[in-house]
Amino acid sequence: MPVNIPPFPSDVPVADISTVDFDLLSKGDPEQAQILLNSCQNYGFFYLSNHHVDSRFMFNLADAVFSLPLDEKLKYDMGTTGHYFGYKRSGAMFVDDKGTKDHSEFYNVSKDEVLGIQQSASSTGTSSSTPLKHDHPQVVLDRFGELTTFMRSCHSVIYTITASLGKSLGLSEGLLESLHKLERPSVDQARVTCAPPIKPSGTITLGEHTDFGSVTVLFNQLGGLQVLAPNKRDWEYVRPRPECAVINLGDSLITLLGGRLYSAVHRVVAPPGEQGDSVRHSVVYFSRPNSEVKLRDLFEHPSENDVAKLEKSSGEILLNADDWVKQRAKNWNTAQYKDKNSYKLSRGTEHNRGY
Ligand SMILES: O=C(O)CCC(=O)C(=O)O
Ligand SMILES: [Fe+2]
Repeated sequence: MPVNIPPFPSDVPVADISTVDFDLLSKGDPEQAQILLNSCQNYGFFYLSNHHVDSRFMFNLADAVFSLPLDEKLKYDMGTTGHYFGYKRSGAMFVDDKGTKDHSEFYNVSKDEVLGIQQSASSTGTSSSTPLKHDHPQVVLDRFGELTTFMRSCHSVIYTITASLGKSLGLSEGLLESLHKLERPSVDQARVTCAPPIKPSGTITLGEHTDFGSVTVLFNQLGGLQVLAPNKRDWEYVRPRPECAVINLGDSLITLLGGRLYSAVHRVVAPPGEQGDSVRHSVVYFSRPNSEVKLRDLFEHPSENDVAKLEKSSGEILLNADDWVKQRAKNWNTAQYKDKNSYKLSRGTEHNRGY
């Protein structure tokens, strides 16, 4: 990461995204709750100030992981089957309907592994619950303590946001947060990403997508993230603001809320202007609903009982949160690319909105 970050240019289109103050929101401030709701009905993206998440060590972790030799990183490769932890090499995903490869490396670490959350017997196919254990390079293992703090602080951001949105939308008290419990299994993950300087500026390094999960907490130092405003096709940059996290909603939350809020299509391109000569790292925490949560409209089917009745009467088995992530991660993989239709399959809920 550059010590002196070159300026973000002033002559590129930027998204008009609101700022929510986390401290005030946690105290139940009605004005902040309203800004949050409006942003989530509009872009589905907003800046969060006073968030109390220390992301600096994660940028150091990114440096340490991505500077390992490629053959070392490939020992932790996530593969092509929808397993979404460990290393993703550059080019493992496609960015468009022609199958063009991406230019981003990821390293994903599981919340359940870092926090030692027991996995249910049904999810592991064993007879008793077990802790989750993946192999990692030493530079990751050395930082499990700091990752614990990072994950807990990101999760408290997610708790406050889901609590406030659930309340504003009139869901029963505590329902939305109760589906995102920190101490229950979920495929939440912390991610570091890396894209090399690549010319020309504007080259797509991570293809357009919506996030799979519920709430994403993102930290950026360099530009390159672009977003589509609802019903628009013109890409706008999300200007990095070092003091703020960038938060966006993902498809699982939108499904739970019956489409009342918005998960915007976004992508990453090589940073604009002078920033284009730097390696770009980003730091992300992805929250998902707890593993067994069925993805259904909570307003129509608020209880598990309702879900069981619905499944019985329609014969349709609803996807749970884990299966949805697996399906999205698998379909995005270059190994799955055959033709234009593969691109369609790799999309989330956004293609249902007429894009
Ligand atoms: O790197 C970024 O700014 C965003 C990355 C992203 O959208 C993702 O990993 O889902
Ligand atoms: Fe994303």
